[in-house]
Amino acid sequence: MYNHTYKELITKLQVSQEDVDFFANMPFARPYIDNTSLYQPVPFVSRHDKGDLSDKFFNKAINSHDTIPRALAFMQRPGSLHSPPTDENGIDLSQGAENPFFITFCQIESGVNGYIDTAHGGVLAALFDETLGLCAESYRVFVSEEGGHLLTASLQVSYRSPVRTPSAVIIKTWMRRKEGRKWFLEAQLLDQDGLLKAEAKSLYIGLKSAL
Ligand SMILES: CCCCCCCCCCCCCCCC(=O)SCCNC(=O)CCNC(=O)[C@H](O)C(C)(C)COP(=O)(O)OP(=O)(O)OC[C@H]1O[C@@H](n2cnc3c(N)ncnc32)[C@H](O)[C@@H]1OP(=O)(O)O
Repeated sequence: MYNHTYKELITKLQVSQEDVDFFANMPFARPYIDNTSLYQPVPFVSRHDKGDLSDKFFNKAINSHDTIPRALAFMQRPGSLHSPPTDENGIDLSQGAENPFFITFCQIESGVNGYIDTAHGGVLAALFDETLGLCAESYRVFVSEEGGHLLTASLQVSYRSPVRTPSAVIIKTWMRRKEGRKWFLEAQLLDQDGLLKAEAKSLYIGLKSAL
């Protein structure tokens, strides 16, 4: 049983200034850090220990100096998105790879290797799922203002090129469309040079009752 909501967490928890400073030194992250009119840093809520048994994979198992020591999240400021433009198929035209709604930066170390100097694909899938999930939750809470927690029903990952370790990556996520309780999202994972490493499509389903 939870004693908090996502909105309470994202409002109450702090963004780590150390994480901001760490990524601010990297040219590929700086545009998002500088662009305070469009993006705002937000707490990566699953990296925080809430004093219960939730989020242990992200706040403990892969939160160490040799796994994923640093992670930083950004959300598009939702002000102008309350009635996002859509096409005849319900595709949200305000978002995409060039203007993602939710972004995370992650520093990836060799403790998550599969092959030598290469991040395990399962860990990359987890990074996609978490960032996509946070994107969907943030959109639900701040843009569409609907109730109903979201669970991952499906996640399809296409691995385009190995992710070397250690390295820093960006995961860009955006809402594609919504059909009733079904939320369809997409994502890209790129390296510091902007090379596409993996892509994902996911389906989240809004629960009929609380978690
Ligand atoms: C509380 C406070 C929290 C605060 C803090 C928040 C932190 C915020 C962090 C967010 C970040 C999290 C990111 C990680 C999130 C996980 O990791 S969740 C864990 C992994 N996922 C699971 O365990 C889910 C397991 N599956 C299930 O529980 C159920 O199958 C589901 C997904 C809830 C769906 O069940 P259901 O509601 O009974 O859905 P159902 O009526 O069968 O189907 C509804 C529709 O969806 C379609 N559908 C269902 N399943 C599928 C599928 N697998 N594929 C395709 N279509 C499907 C159906 O065909 C149907 O379509 P329509 O006929 O309506 O067109």
